[in-house]
Amino acid sequence: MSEIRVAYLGPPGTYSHQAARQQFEPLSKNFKITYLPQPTIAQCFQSINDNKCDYSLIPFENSSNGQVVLSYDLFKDWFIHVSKLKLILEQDAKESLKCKADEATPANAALPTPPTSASTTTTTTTLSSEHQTKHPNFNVIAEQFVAIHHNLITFSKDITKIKTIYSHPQVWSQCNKFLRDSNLDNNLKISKIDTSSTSKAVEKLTQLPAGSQSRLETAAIASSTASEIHQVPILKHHIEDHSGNTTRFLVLGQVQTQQEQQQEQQPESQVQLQLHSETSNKKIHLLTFIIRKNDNFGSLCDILAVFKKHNLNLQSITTRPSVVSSWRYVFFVEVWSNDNENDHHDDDGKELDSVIKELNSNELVLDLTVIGSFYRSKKYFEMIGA
Ligand SMILES: O=C(O)C(=O)Cc1ccccc1
Repeated sequence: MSEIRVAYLGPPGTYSHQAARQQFEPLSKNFKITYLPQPTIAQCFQSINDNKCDYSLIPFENSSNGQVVLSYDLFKDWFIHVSKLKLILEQDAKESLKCKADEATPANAALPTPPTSASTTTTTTTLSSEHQTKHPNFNVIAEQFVAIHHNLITFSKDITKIKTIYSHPQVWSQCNKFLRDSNLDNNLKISKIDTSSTSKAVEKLTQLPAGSQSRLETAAIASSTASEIHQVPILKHHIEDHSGNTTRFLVLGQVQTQQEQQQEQQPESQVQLQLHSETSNKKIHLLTFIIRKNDNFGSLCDILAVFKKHNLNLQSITTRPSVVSSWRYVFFVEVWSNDNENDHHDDDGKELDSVIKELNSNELVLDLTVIGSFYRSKKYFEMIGA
């Protein structure tokens, strides 16, 4: 039986673990699934890039409190090539200054040759090797939605004694109402301490000396599985603000080699994944880019118009600081094809190719990259009531 190695944010009992099991348990009849807990989300990215696993699960967004910004920033770190972009933008700025100076020069003066778009292209092609960039060895191959039910977990039987709470940073604002109603939101009296994962938060409780005062004054917010694994009781069940609280995870898989692509060979497990997982025939594309001519009026509008022209409908748009220069943003967009006639057809890749070609040739964007193209989970349609 061949093995599938799946990395997730550990230790066992996290919501990421739940996501990994939801995605891969259906394959356990045909494959030996080995789950590999990672200490951080950053390590989940690193391990797939280093070929230490075949798939890796990443929390991406939550229905109540939005983006998991750490995951977005890690995508940005892996897919945006800061030093290359800095160089191109510096060159763009110089050329724009030169253009302005040329415009100010009297008509009868000897004019220098105006810059052409070809000269900008030369900039990109003459980057020194330190600025040449390599794409990561992974992309997004699926999405998985997980119902998130939080619990207050503690050895204490008296909620009024709690002085310290551990949890993952994503959790606090999903339990605002409970924390407020239980007088656990007073930051002067209660220390809220971030941990790398919710299961880690419960593990912390077990490390406090048995029978100590500190054990009885400390709690964690995590899943019922984490409570079972670490054998710490639940004092309050289902403390999330919204009953439909759901986190969307992305599944990273290894990029196919060109040879595999040409021969239309997919790793066996990936084929199985598509057969067994609960996907619809609607394909989602997750892309990232920065706007090249930030100061041009309507440049974002021009970019979005290209998606519209090629029948790709915008599902979401998010920005993160680019680090390329201050107040310049990295955009993440998710688009889906209007064409959904056939089951799991791959023709819609053509629309995306046209968009990429047009956006690059019009010099509207820099570092336009497809982070992944994958089929929408059927759960999505159940949730929106479609
Ligand atoms: O800490 C966990 O359990 C995770 O998997 C990260 C997370 C935290 C809160 C909601 C969803 C995912």
